[in-house]
Amino acid sequence: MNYYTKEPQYQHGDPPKIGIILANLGTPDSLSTHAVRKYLQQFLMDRRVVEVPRFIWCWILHFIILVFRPGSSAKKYAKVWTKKGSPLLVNASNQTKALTLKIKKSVSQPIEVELGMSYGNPSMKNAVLKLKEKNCTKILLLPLYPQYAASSSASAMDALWRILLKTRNVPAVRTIRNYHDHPLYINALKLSILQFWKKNGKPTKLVMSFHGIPKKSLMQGDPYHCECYKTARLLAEALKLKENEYVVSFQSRFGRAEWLKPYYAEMMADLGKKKEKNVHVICPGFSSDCLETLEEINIEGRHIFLSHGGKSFSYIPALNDNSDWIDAMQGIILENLQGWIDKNWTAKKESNNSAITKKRAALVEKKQP
Ligand SMILES: C=CC1=C(C)c2cc3[nH]c(cc4nc(cc5[nH]c(cc1n2)c(C)c5CCC(=O)O)C(CCC(=O)O)=C4C)c(C)c3C=C
Ligand SMILES: [Fe+2]
Ligand SMILES: [Fe+2]
Repeated sequence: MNYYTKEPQYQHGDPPKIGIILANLGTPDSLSTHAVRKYLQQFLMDRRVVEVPRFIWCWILHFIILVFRPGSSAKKYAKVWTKKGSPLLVNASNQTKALTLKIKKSVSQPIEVELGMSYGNPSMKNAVLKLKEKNCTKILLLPLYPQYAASSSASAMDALWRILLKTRNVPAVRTIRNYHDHPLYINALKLSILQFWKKNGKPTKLVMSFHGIPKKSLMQGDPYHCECYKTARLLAEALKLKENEYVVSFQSRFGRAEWLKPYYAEMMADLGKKKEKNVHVICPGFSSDCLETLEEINIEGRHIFLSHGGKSFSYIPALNDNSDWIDAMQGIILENLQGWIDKNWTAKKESNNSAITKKRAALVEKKQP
């Protein structure tokens, strides 16, 4: 038995390529309680996500959480599920396609883009294998989380390292840690908000809501909280908002421990009670719309706000495959590819490359059982 994953045989003269992995969290394969349980089990067993000692956590997870949560989460997923599947997967796949096209148009050297999820499908392993089959010897990981958190960005990095631990011919690897204050990212958010305001008018209050993490993680050195506030400040500055025109909140508290505050649900109740006229909510930490933005923010949050006396509520969609965001992603990627892009790449080299790639693909097909 081979400990290492089977991979294409090394070929002399194979022109190497660069591979980009867009990393996201992952989502259930279907709406069934079974699929949601499988996804939650993989997700919540990750030590980056839940740091409770294993012997206690295994018990709580299997005998309490995985008994009750899959059913209630499946009902929430059902409210936002699309014909093509989970919104997170649909949006992240569209981003991958749009970025592939964009890079093909503007960079002559072949660069391959794959989507890799930390949990569920398409998996990080699938992304790495696909890139290796295309002879990518250099891989850049772009976690689709602008603000670094151990439970999101580092878990995506772990997922990649885990695959590489079982790889014989390990590629060169670079990872993008964060881009919470990158001018291209802030600008893409600004343009998307301005476009929304052009159609819907400017609100009396802009709520910028980020996914929460336990407060303990902040106290133990996680920079996520500060990066969220920096994004919010830069975005407010770019939009020329006064201090009383925007607020920051954190959502998706999980478990009983204290998480980052102010909590989104409490904030919406408060704004409702204060009869805030026109609230717009944006989630700058989510590159793709998903359960958390479409259900918790747009459905639950809207209900809390309106039922407490608020007047008008709108949700500003995530950047998804918005062309300004795809341009920004490409800009961030190219900055991180410095030294890897071959300036002397020619069309001849490219056609030679595609011939060898076809030969290699045929070889791999023959060899793999
Ligand atoms: C923005 C990045 C994210 C961080 C940081 C994060 C931390 C974190 N999340 C949980 C628990 C859950 N999160 C769930 C869904 C979910 N989380 C993120 C992103 C971050 N999470 C996304 C994009 C999604 C949506 C997935 C989708 O399918 O659309 C869920 C599952 C849904 C549910 O049952 O409520 C859980 C559970 C913890 C504990 C945590 C940090 C410690
Ligand atoms: Fe989460
Ligand atoms: Fe902070």
